[in-house]
Amino acid sequence: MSKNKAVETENIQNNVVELKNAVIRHQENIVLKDVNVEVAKGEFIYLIGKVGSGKSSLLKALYGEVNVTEGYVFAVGYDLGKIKSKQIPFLRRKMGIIFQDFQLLSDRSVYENLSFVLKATGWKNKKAMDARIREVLTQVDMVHKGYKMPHQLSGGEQQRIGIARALLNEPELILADEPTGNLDPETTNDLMQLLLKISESGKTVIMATHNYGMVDKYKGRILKCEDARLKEESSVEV
Ligand SMILES: Nc1ncnc2c1ncn2[C@@H]1O[C@H](COP(=O)(O)OP(=O)(O)OP(=O)(O)O)[C@@H](O)[C@H]1O
Repeated sequence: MSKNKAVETENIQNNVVELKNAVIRHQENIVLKDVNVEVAKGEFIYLIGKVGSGKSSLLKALYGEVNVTEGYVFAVGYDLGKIKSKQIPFLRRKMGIIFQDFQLLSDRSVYENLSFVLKATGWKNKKAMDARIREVLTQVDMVHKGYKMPHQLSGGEQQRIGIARALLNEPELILADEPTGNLDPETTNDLMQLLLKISESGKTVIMATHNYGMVDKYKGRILKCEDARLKEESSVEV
């Protein structure tokens, strides 16, 4: 048993994410309360809601950026209410995080952006790293662009690299915060197809978005942040 196993916890229903009576807050300000939700392996979830309704805060609670002080918040084997800061890197190795503004390192190539993450997460064998980088670049259809610098790529291509980076360590869960927020409709469509394909391969995807047209077009489960609560919705008004 690895040293980190000790802080991991079982989920009886085998959920990838589970919140029970959870409260998400910034200091004394409550953003979401009475949050009760279970997310099973392979689900594709849209997280919707107005500006400032708590979508990013909920995602941040799941990746250990916002502390959980009340209720139960579980993700990829970790109880976020009990996790210690030194265990956060291990939590994040089991999830891939995709940001609206891509967050690629601008001073190095696509390949180096990816090898940087592999090295930081304990990979040492150069051949294995090369092979893994080739695999994820193939998955996002960017295998010939490894030598490019981020500024030499379009926004959509940069986000493909953001997705490739998220896939590097075979995460169980992908958290995407407005991943298409900076992209045109056609590129948004292409990236949605890619995220859906990733979800169909068995990964769980939780995506915060304002793009209700997309939510309507590509079916998924819809969770809405509204009035400080997380509600299940059957459809969106476009
Ligand atoms: N670091 C922080 N410190 C204090 N308050 C914060 C912090 N981050 C967000 N908030 C507040 O928490 C609330 C929820 O913000 P959050 O960013 O989660 O909303 P959101 O639904 O993701 O919004 P958007 O659609 O604009 O991304 C807002 O009132 C915001 O001002």
